[in-house]
Amino acid sequence: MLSPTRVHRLRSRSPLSLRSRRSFSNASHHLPLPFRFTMPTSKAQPDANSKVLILGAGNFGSCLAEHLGDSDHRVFLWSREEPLVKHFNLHHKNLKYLLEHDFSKNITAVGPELPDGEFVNEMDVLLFAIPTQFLRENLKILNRSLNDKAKLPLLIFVNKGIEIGTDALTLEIIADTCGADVAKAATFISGPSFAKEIVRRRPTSVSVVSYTEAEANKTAALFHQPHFRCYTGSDPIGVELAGALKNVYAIAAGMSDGLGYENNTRAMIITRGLAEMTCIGTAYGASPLTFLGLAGVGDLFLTCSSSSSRNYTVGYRLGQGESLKAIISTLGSVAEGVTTANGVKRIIDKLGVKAPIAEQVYEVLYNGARFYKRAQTAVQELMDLPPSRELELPPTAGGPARELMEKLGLVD
Ligand SMILES: NC(=O)C1=CN([C@@H]2O[C@H](COP(=O)(O)OP(=O)(O)OC[C@H]3O[C@@H](n4cnc5c(N)ncnc54)[C@H](O)[C@@H]3O)[C@@H](O)[C@H]2O)C=CC1
Ligand SMILES: O=C(CO)COP(=O)(O)O
Repeated sequence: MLSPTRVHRLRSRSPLSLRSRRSFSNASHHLPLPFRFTMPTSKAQPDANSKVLILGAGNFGSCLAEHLGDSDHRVFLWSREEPLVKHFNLHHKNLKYLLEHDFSKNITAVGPELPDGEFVNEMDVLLFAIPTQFLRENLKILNRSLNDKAKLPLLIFVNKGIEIGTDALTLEIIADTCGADVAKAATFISGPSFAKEIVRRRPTSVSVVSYTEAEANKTAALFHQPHFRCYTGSDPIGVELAGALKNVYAIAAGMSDGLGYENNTRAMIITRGLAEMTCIGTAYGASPLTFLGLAGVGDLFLTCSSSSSRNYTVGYRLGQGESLKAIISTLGSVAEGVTTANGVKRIIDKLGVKAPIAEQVYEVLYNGARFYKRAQTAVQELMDLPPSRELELPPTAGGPARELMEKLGLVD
């Protein structure tokens, strides 16, 4: 058992070889990647004293800054809020998030302006912990600093959502703003990982994925600690969909608990939610196996069963009869499932996939003037559905994943 108070420092990890400049093995892919594609890699293997810029000083950005600062990396934490920057550098405390925590002296807060090109180019790692809806505007600006695509820093994204208006996953937002090579080199961390537990060094595991194997390996090596395990993979579309979708089902589970339903009902929502997520992912062109991993069932289980989840909390309070407006204005932090439910509804309709729980969450959030009544009706309508086969995956011809991979130049 790990002692939560023990400081684990990662001073001399054996550097990973850069043997693979190509994509992961075809075997693990739903949409096979032809091996002839050469994949872009970042400038170097981040070593024990890497320079890391973390964009977004909310709960998760601050938590990951602490995780890396704690293992002796030189961490810069960007916030767009000047008082937060000043307070952090004076007291090593975040004014708004993880209030109890004393942060590592290896972290310097920067902002409120986005760091300039000279600063960005000195970094070994850029980590984006900005909510999905605001990523595009920030990437557009930062892309001006990434002018030498042959010398990219290691790029890491941790947000879990679907962009409103475009229904884009983060991979597509990166491709649109920074180009296909940056998107192919990007890595994604997802999985059951509450910020407040990571800073207390509670044992945690996540999925780390990229289209470029060497990049996923670098990110895994950077984050790996005795209390933090990384499992690598090659299905960024599946992992991103899983991370976004589980937030919608967490709202459903919270709503059920808020209405006063008990354990059977929550277990039903988690299990049927997983079946829906897997169907949506498969029709989209992701691997169904991805939904059995940490970013899938792992994170779904976590957020559907804990009041530490903001998405669960939104659902719970809706079930108790509060209005969405009142909840959002007092939550104090982002609940990505609220905006993501919108994109999910459109994706389901486009794919022709049956996902009745996700549809009901959408109805309660966006067509439910009287939220308590609408939430009750949602449960009744789900229970009134005609009997159906339990597990049936839709066929896939690649779906939107193929279009996205075409955009990245990964398939013809
Ligand atoms: N908190 C957690 O335990 C985890 C969060 N995530 C994901 O990480 C992402 C960030 O979540 P949190 O840090 O928890 O959210 P948060 O609500 O705690 O913080 C959000 C941060 O984004 C910043 N922000 C807001 N608007 C912005 C804009 N227009 N431009 C730049 N920055 C802006 C805020 O100032 C704040 O620093 C979300 O997608 C979330 O789903 C993923 C895993 C765990
Ligand atoms: O994704 C999370 C943990 O893995 C955090 O969930 P919430 O955004 O619902 O708090």
